[in-house]
Amino acid sequence: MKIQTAIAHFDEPLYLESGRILETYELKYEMYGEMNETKSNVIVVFHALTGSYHAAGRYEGETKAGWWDPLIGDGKIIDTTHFCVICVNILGSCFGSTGPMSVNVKTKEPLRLKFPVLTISDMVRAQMNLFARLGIKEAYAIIGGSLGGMQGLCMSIEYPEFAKRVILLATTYATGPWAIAWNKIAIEGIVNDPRFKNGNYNPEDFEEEGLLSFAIGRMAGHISFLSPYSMNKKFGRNYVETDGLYELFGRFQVERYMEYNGYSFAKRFDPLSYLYIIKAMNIFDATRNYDSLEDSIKHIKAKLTLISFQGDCLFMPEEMALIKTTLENMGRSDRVDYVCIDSQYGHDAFLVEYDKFDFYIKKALESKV
Ligand SMILES: CC(=O)SCCNC(=O)CCNC(=O)[C@H](O)C(C)(C)COP(=O)(O)OP(=O)(O)OC[C@H]1O[C@@H](n2cnc3c(N)ncnc32)[C@H](O)[C@@H]1OP(=O)(O)O
Ligand SMILES: N[C@@H](CCO)C(=O)O
Repeated sequence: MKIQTAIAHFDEPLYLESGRILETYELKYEMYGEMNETKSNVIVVFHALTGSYHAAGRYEGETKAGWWDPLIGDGKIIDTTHFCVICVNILGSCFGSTGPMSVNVKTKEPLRLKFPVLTISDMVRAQMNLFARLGIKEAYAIIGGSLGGMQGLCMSIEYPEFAKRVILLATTYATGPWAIAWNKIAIEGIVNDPRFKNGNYNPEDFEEEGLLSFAIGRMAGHISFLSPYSMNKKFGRNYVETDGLYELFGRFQVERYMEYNGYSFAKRFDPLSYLYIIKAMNIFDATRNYDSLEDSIKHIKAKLTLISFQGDCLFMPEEMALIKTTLENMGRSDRVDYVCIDSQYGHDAFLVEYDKFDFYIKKALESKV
């Protein structure tokens, strides 16, 4: 599989939904496979909260492949011998695109809290500018899970001509209080950690040890990505063999797991980026500029494939089912396929239980629209 990684620099300002302006910005992206002559074989894949442009393949020396590698590649469900897949690191993130720690060209200092609040719509508009620059007028399909699904939904409403097939997984049309509440734990953790210094930290200080209360906030987030069932299946009541049962800080395996995933995450992800991205997630509401959900999704021209997961307790299946029933009530049932996957893994099932849902992606990609 041919992999190309690049950074696109934009000197034209990006006018944000908030009224603020990003004077210049950069987007880092990766492409798998090759575009055909007419550029009609492009599939856009959007990443979720902490993902990056690196959706597939494995670089030399890398321990793990890209985050959707089981699905993207030569001969895989998203077959790169036929399609050219593009994944762009979202604005606000910390993997090469412009974000809060990017340097202000005038002051030569990181923007930090001066970085503007972004919306999903802003992230999508920036990506549309990239696609225009690459000469991609229309995508064969767009696909995304979680925050990536929000981008896909937003794109299908705001740029209805861009893609004829839109596949959304484990997402919602508006972030609910349950998800916002989980994110609040991370916000409080980050801003109240003395090492955060109101955003004036030196990122190098976190290489050895990340912000401790960011790690704790992420542990909470991590619980919301799983489910009681998957925790039980993974760990049961197993205890760490080398820890004593009567030691106060002796740990169950699930505790060791939370420690590992919380602390390692806080070392590798920028806390300001996390704040900006969860802000964009929290304020995502596809109905905000419309009278109702119906008024918003009536703009969609694509065929939607909605894939929810039974055990997802972050973005509940009912939330995606409502998009389906709303379209049906509008007499547009031919434009939507909805499936609720029999899965108890939790929200992150879209990153794990590929064999349970890859068939629906295949079907959507093969559909004549
Ligand atoms: C969506 C995007 O766009 S990409 C973002 C995806 N990445 C993330 O969410 C980052 C966090 N990662 C994860 O949550 C998971 O690795 C997933 C969801 C990607 C995959 O889930 P699973 O395959 O079920 O992995 P699992 O939850 O078992 O293991 C996660 C880590 O915990 C470790 N672990 C498992 N059990 C234990 C334990 N008892 N004690 C300590 N560590 C443990 C694993 O070794 C693994 O470590 P690694 O990430 O260094 O390889
Ligand atoms: N666990 C994934 C998906 C969350 O929606 C992440 O952290 O990006």
